[in-house]
Amino acid sequence: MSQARSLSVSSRVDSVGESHNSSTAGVNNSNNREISGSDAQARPSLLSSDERAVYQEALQHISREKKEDDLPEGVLTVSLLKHQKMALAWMVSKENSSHCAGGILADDQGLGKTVSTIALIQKQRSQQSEFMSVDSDRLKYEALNLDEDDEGEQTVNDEPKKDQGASSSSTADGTSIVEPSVSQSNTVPDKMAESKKKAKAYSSSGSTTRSMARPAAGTLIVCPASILKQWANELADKVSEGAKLSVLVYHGGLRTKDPRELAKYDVVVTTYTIVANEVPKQIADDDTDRKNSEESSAGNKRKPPSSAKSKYKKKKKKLKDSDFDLDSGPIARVRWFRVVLDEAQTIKNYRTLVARACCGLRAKRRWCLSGTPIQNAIDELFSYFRFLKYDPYSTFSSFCTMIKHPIARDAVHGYKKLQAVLKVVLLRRTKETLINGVPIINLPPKTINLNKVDFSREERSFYLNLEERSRQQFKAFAAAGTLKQNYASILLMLLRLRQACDHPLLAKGNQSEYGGDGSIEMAKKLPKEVVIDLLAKVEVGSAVCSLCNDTPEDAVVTLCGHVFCYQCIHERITTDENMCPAHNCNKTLSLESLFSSGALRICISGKSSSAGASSSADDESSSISQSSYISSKIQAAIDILNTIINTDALTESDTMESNRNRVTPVKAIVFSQWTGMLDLLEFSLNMNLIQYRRLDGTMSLNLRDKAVKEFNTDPEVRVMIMSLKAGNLGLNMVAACHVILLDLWWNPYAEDQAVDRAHRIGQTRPVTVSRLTVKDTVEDRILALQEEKRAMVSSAFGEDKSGGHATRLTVEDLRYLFGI
Ligand SMILES: Nc1ncnc2c1ncn2[C@@H]1O[C@H](COP(=O)(O)OP(=O)(O)OP(=O)(O)O)[C@@H](O)[C@H]1O
Repeated sequence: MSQARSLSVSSRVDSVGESHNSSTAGVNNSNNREISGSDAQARPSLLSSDERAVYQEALQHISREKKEDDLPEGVLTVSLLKHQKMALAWMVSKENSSHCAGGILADDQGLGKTVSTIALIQKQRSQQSEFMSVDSDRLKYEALNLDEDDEGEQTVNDEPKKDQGASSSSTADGTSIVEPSVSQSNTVPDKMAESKKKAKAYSSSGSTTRSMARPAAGTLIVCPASILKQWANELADKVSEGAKLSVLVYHGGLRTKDPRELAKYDVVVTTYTIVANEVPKQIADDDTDRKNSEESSAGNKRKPPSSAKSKYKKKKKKLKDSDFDLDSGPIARVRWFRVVLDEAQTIKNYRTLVARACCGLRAKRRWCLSGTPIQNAIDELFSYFRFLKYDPYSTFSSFCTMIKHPIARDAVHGYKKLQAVLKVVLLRRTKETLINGVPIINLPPKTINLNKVDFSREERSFYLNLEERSRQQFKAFAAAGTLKQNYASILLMLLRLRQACDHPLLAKGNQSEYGGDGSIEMAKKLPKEVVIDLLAKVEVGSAVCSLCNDTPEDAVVTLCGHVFCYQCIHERITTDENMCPAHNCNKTLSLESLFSSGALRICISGKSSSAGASSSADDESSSISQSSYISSKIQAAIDILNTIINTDALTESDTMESNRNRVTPVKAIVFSQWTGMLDLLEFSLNMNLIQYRRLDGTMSLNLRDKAVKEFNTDPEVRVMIMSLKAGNLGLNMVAACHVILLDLWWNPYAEDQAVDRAHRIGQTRPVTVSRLTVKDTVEDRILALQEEKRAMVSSAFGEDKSGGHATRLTVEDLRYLFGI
């Protein structure tokens, strides 16, 4: 396909493989950028009348842009860096703004958004305390009218008089960090049912109807389960003894059921899954809204029938009046002073349950933290705007009319206006940003190398064979007009091609050594028809894992019939909640009730057989499809690792810094998106006597923590091999100064995030990144798609001059990916 191919970043295939990610809103601009107000000087003529307030605020923010703020000495254990002082001043001014109290802190990963947020909490501590003490003095509450975000009447008194589930041991003594342990027996569904019963009982006994019945609570931090601990640690480590915040880690099956308990803490840290489970989803206006806006953009001015409108109103009313507390957990039954979404790209798809649930949280101030708020499409901004209540863009129709459609009509002016809109609500600095000509942070440089690997003759022949068969299949679907119906099968074919670039064995679709086989005993107890039905589901190859949005690796099916990657669902069950994450399914899951096709086959026939998509062919290439075969990519990675390990740390001048580095061994992190590839790599690492640790989604958080600590501190351990899905967020791994990416992800920002585990504050050495790709394969085309995504994101932030337009992945894109 020609270079002139239009930008096509999609909600659909872009959704492939991108859901775990976020990072440097990609914009690894090689050119340094000076913060300047001029970008935001969108012409007033671009703005409609109800956007004047936004425009005025944008102008004001330009003048405040370089202001700094700080905390009194002794509050934090570290001094704020210059850009963090600027962030603090901006965040405080945003919280005091009448228009939209909060915003998006979108600094690059590793620039210290966590520390900036802790500084904000401390800076505004007296305001938060005042808010929290309002409950004890309701008259004062009414006079202050603090909770503007609370929409008023609720029919249910949510204060249980006697809560059997409340944690008796936890106290708010000002210093404690509490995490109730997980109990399999006390499941969330049980708790929800119980809380519903209670709420009904109170409601029928004629309890009060005022929103004031909700306790006022402090700051809620919502983050992925994998970084809960890191938040708790940072809150403990970065705050001085005399200024300690009381922190509750709200997680696990034994967590309190009493909202008043949450209201005792300065900070509550929890996960997105818990919010999704405990907060009734926001009123579903988006579909109607979206439909209208798309109709109107197409020139169809037809209004929705009034009956539809009134039905919607009725539904809204009904939800508001009676359902809210009946469906909700404690987290939804308090009024928060502030809600902070860390790794906020988790809600980038506004239609997801988690995005809606976050919007349903009651809060006075709202923040999104993300190094990569836009990854695939401009629509993602809408989800943040809705959460932030950033009017007039917080309804989809306004967002389309005022932002999306102008970009589609005229990319240059449309993006210019978007930059102005973002100026009010988003603060972003990259590691290359300059303040008064000085880099905001003194990090050693990062060099990214694209290492083109050559296949061996046998590998090339295996790949070409697979590619030809995929092309024929694609053409057959196209000829039959069934491309759309076979979308998931096409993604599976693409997956096999991508995997073949790593190792022929992966492309065979064999289950890796992990993968749900422990469930054989459980499967044997099921009726045969159920087993056959489950086997059909897991083998049909048409499913997409709803956790990572990619074709499942080591597919397993749950008893409720939903298919996931083993790693993704294992991680969810062991580190977060044990309810099935499939849409509208809340069945309780356990590790024993995840079935691989192998386990199910054994139950049916007594013996296992592989059902890989390409298992029938390539007998002649069987020698390269063994786990002992060292593929060209693995060999390339091992060569790099051997060079790193055998090379002295630094050859530069004999400064004190280099002396210090010389005694610290050089270490590397190796990422792959497939645990099967990590298994294969382990074989070669062992052969080469290279000491390593491993981190993937099938490991408990404690084991992961241990692996990271050992990698960071044990001089003998030189390599960390990591799953991109499990290891690209939040972790600090500055012991490594080399990063190897074994394969390409659809979304380049996942790669940036991975790299920034090493390239962050605390890194003292230059960081080298090796991206391994195989020549003349599907990977060339993935590289091209990645560039398109970067161009779109850069345009949105005004970080380069190219205009672009994001749409879903089209049939044309698929043709392109298959080289047709
Ligand atoms: N002012 C400071 N002084 C000392 N260390 C700091 C400071 N600010 C941040 N750090 C450290 O730098 C590292 C990166 O900070 P942090 O995790 O807050 O970055 P982040 O922007 O939230 O990154 P990510 O987006 O990857 O989560 C952490 O180890 C943190 O403790």
